[in-house]
Amino acid sequence: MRILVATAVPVERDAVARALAGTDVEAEVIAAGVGPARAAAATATALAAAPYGLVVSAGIAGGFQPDAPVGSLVVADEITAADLGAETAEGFLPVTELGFGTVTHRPPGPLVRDAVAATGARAGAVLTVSTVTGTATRAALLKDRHPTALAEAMEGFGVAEAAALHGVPVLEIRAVSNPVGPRDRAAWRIGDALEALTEGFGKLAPVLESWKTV
Ligand SMILES: O=C(O)c1cccc(C(=O)CC[C@H]2O[C@@H](n3cnc4c(=O)[nH]cnc43)[C@H](O)[C@@H]2O)c1
Repeated sequence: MRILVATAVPVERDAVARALAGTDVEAEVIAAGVGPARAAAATATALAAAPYGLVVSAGIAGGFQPDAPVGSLVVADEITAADLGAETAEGFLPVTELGFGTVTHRPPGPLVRDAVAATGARAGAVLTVSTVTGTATRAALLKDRHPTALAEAMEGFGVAEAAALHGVPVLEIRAVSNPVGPRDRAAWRIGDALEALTEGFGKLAPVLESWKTV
């Protein structure tokens, strides 16, 4: 069964495609766009056009320190929308506590375990945010709310929502380009993260090849 890999931007798409070229993985790799809404729309459009047995959200991410250093790989055991809810005087309430919606999707456990074993990635929650974290205060608040969080990015939850609507399992794999914390755009190591993404997908290829549950 074919695999859909949804990245945000063309350089991420190319980093994944480079790794999968020459393997037996049947994959469509798309640059779906930045942010959860665009990622969901593009992923749903692709899933409506052709059958897929797995959707993978992939790209670069911010890593929570010290557990996810720059250049490391993270596989999501949970894909959580970190800012989908309401601010109240008592603090943030996720939409689920308001009585509707979903804030978390869980990739298949065996697939996460195999991906970790193959790539050496760490497994943990990957948060989806609409605003890149830019202060130590916000980073600490997110970590406090989501103690297992290893990374934040901007698309995983959108990709996972689209996959869930189509009844397709989802995986998220991220290469860390920057620490989550005080904004220092000049310190982002995007090239190193893209190389880690290519290397990671190279190691992941046998796992994807053997993903034949659908
Ligand atoms: O520098 C900025 O102001 C800025 C604002 C919005 C987006 C960006 C990106 O370059 C994000 C591109 C892409 O990378 C993922 N990403 C990487 N690091 C982080 C992070 O620390 N927090 C959230 N997302 C991150 C994200 O998935 C975007 O698709 C720059």
